[in-house]
Amino acid sequence: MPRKGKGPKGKRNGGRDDPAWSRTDVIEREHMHNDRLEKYYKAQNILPEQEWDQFLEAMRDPLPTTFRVAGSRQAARVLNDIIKDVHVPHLAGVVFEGEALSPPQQIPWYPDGLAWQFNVAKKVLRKSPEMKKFHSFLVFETEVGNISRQEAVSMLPPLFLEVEPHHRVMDMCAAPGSKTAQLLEALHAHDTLTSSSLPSGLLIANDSDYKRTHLLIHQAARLPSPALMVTNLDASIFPAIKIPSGQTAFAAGTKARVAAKKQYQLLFDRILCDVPCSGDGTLRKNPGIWKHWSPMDGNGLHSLQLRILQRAMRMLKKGGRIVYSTCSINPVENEAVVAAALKSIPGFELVDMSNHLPGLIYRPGLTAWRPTVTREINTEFATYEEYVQSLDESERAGSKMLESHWPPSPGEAESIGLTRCLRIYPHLQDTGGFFVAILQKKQPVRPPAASTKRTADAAEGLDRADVKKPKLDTQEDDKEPEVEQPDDADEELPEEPEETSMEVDQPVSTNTALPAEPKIRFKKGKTAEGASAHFKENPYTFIEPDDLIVTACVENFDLSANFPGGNMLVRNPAGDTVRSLYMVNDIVKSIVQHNDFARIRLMTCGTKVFGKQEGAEAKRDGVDSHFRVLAEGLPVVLPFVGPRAVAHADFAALRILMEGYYPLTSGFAEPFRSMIDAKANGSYVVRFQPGQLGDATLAHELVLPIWKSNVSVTLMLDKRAKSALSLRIFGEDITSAARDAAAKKQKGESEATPGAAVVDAPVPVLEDDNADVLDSPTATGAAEEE
Ligand SMILES: C[S@@+](CC[C@H](N)C(=O)[O-])C[C@H]1O[C@@H](n2cnc3c(N)ncnc32)[C@H](O)[C@@H]1O
Repeated sequence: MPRKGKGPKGKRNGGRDDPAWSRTDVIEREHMHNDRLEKYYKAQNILPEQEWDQFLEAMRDPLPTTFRVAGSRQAARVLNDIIKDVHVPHLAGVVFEGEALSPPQQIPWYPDGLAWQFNVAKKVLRKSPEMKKFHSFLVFETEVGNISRQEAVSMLPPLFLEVEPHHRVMDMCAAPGSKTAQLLEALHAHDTLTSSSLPSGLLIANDSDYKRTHLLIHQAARLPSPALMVTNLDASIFPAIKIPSGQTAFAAGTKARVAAKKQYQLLFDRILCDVPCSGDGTLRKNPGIWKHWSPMDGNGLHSLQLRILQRAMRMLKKGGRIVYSTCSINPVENEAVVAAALKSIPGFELVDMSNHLPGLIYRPGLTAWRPTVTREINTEFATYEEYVQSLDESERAGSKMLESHWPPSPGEAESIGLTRCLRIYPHLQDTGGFFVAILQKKQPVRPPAASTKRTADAAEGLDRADVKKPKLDTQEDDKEPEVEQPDDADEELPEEPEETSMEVDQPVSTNTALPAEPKIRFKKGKTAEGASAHFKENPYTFIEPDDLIVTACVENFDLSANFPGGNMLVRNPAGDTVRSLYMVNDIVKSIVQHNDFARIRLMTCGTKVFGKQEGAEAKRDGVDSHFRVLAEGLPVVLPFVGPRAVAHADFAALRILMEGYYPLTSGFAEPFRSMIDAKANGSYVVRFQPGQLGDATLAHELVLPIWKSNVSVTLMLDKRAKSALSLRIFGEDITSAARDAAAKKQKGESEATPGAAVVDAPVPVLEDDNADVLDSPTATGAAEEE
């Protein structure tokens, strides 16, 4: 990130005492200048001369608000139709203070029209009654995860990855997680409106910043998935993940003894490297960068960016794809990284996806650039050699510039195909600046069988797969894993040595003659054990399918025989009461079982499906296994829930449940009333049928969890989810919580109504594993009625 407070006190840059700079996020347009930035980018020839002013002016304009309709395809389309058919027509023709406002418009290149842009000032959003209503809709749908407020360009990388539900996917630098959410949605593309699919694939979302992984967990909780794992590691030294051969997809013809090996390294089909960068493409959103921008930020980040990309390349399957992206327009952070990575690891190519998103306007990657060797912009050295020759011996030793900061030769740049990278500039489509490169690991080209050395070896029983990998000098004898030499026939590479760490400060060579493997050695105090010693998260324990808790859930929810009871885990220290049950898919289960969770710094995995009902109600019944199905986990378990645990209701019943905390069963119409009265106390699932109630329409079946008590029923949704649902269906917030808040406000109390929130208000982070804020004054549900 740009350093603070170091800008020169020139006229155009403003001095430190200049009040315009006293807050980095509030800057007058006339102060949006930075001589170094302009000089540096002019020297890079990033744009034709005639576009330069347009580019700079666009960088000074505020960024339009953009959002994406999130969720699996089916659910997203339904919500998108509401925006298109209800909100947009309602907003068309709205005039505020004499000016006509434009309704939101679909972003032309986003598939299925699911992304929107609108240019309305915050003041207007808050004061125009029509906009206010739309704004409330956006706020609540954002809070429950149906809408993602995201910069348009930030939506690009996952689109180029083309994730499918069976893919094994890695998001190397994932926090706060807007792209992780897109990747999860792609894994869950087969979800229906009411139930989640159980994808066979996997998404590991990683970030090295512990606090930011909590943002990630919160973001991902909006699309609960049994296929998700969140880790907290330095992506540049991400360890090999072990999986048993049972989870390995072997190509036809793989030797039986190769397939019989116990463990393999998990390789990925898709990897996103959305690396840390200087962020100068976000100037429109973060105008403070105008003051602090320095080319040395990009120079300094280059090495880490390269190491992260190289690590990703080593974890990719043949035929797999990596998207490398930054929100910077600096070639040193972009093309230079891509070129150095491709030169250092053979077998990869840049993919031409220029026609992938019709309507997207971009510019091709650069093939030449001039890194600056000083902060004040000295781009006089055309090559690294020239630069090195200009230094005396002591300067050479102290220089942080690397050969890979400079461009490859024109011939190399052409053979690498650097122009296949995509550069997005603010003036092209009113967005932020961005860079994307799509790399693919080539499928092996097999020479004719008779002529290969491999076949000859195989005939002698010397298949390459049987040759032991040479030991690395850091490897201890007793730690030697069963290693297999990479073999074209295997999809999974053998495991890499575990206790290793790359030399972080070592300049990365771009010499293609060097072996592909980076120099690996222990770093003092930086072993996997060292990293895991400070890892204080709870362990993961799978419970047996015949455990009393599971069998009670199977009984209470009438779960079908194919319910994956063996995929349930708890996160409690031994002996503690079980509060929540998580569900994972098979590949996540395998990973958890075959890897030390502290070594891979596993923050969370899977999704919570059942939670203990701890109220007096459960205690009075004397049942220790009173687990309720959680709203967030319901879509995942719904396909297994049997008829005994399901009630059917109409739209009117939904209204009653939304309006009251604990509506009495006697207040419902038949047949729901008798049906629910006849049920024992406990957790159930209600299927609400589509219908019409006054002006409100329930267009699709809705499935929600309830808790049934002696004389009342509670809708088990947290209050934000309830409000979002209410606004979506009834066009207003009819919930008890909203009424209470309004009443309090009227009494002059300070509590704000939810409708007064702003779209970009910080979303609270739910860090508590057991947090489940129900829409009730006590959060223990119906127990309070008596
Ligand atoms: C550009 S942001 C990622 C944004 C994210 N992909 C999204 O769409 O929300 C870069 C992230 O990289 C993380 N990071 C920095 N160094 C890292 C490293 N060595 N390994 C993994 N993550 C790193 C930062 O904490 C930051 O969250």
